[in-house]
Amino acid sequence: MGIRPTSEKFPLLLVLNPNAGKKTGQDQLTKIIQPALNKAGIPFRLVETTAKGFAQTYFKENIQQILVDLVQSIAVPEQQEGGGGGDGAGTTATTTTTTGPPEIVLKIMVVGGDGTTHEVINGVLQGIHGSDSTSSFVNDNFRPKIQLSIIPTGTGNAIATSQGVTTTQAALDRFLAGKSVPLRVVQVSQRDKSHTNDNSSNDITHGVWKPLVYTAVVNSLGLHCSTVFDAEGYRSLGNTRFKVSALKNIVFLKQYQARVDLFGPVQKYDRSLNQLVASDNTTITTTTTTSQEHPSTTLLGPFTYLMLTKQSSLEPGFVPTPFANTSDEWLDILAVQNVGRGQILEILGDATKEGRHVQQHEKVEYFKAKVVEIETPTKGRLCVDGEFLDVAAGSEGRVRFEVISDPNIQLFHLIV
Ligand SMILES: Nc1ncnc2c1ncn2[C@@H]1O[C@H](COP(=O)(O)OP(=O)(O)OP(=O)(O)O)[C@@H](O)[C@H]1O
Repeated sequence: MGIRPTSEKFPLLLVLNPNAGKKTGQDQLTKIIQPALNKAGIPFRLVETTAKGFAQTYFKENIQQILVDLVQSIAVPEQQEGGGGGDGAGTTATTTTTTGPPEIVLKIMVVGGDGTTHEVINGVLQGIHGSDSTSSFVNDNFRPKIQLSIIPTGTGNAIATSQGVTTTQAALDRFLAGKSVPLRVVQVSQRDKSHTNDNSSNDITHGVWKPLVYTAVVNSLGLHCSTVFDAEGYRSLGNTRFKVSALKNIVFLKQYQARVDLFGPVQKYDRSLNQLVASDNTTITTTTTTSQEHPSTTLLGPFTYLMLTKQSSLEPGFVPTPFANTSDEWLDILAVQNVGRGQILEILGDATKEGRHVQQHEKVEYFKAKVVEIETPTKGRLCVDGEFLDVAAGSEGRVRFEVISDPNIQLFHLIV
């Protein structure tokens, strides 16, 4: 007796952060989302967050059981007719494949912003992989797809905005149309001192890379990171806290010492050609690298602004990395080294004008790489999707950013 997929049974998981952005999520749910889902005959299970960390813990603790329930809901004996498969709009669905087992698709709708989405992604991966990455719950025999639909009720809504979705209705329309693309995440790791690849050496440079967190939006150092960090202190100002914090950080502008190594193939934006070209692999060798591999390109700073992104837009109108693509295997790097207030204001202003900052400012460097490592000569702070990573000085604090191609981690798809 084979397994034949049905569908339309397992509910959509609807994750609501009522406190995201201007706190309109509950209202949007009641007035727009719920009526639309009801009309389309789509059952959903509401997961309402009550505090920061709720969504991450929920998925960490429950994702395995959710996937087991999902599989059971679609597994019916082959001879039972009716309730055919299909990957149309709506509930968690499956597609029938003639050559293998059905594709398992878990649909999650996030009513919130990037922070809530980040929590869902990290919770799912923690729940699937546990602390021991060798015993993953997913493997060649069971590789579900996690399809995310984002209703942008957060502040920046970078993931949705980068897909051109800025309203609840637009997000719902796309959800009902059901088209999705891979959503690639970036693994952020540090060396694990307790494990080395090479028994003959306990040098920090030989420790294995241990994943700390996965990001889907932006990793940064410098002005962007300190703006996000300081904005927490202005939370009482609501959404204007980011503007206030950015202005403060520009008035008291700092330069941030760091070494940034790009590994493997690298593309660089060529201003004269107005396009990205394969880099000539210039390695700057004026300092000693602490990595085992040799970087293709090294930037020595100091940096005013440095970001590594998977999304082109960080908020409506602000497009710092216009070539970024959520589905490709590249990390987009925007680097501005050692500029003053006037120049950074001009550059950030032009980032709202269809990529003019990249085309016109000599001090703006733009790369695409698959692996990037950053180390700071003194203690430093990195921003990883709105969370913060305080790193130790030098090689001990070196952080690696890598776009994931491992199919056990690359489970996420984004409704577009
Ligand atoms: N019920 C809740 N109460 C308070 N904070 C919450 C709650 N649920 C989630 N959070 C936290 O709120 C933070 C902000 O959420 P989210 O990112 O979705 O909105 P945002 O910051 O307004 O939008 P964006 O990240 O797109 O700018 C997240 O870090 C999340 O962990």
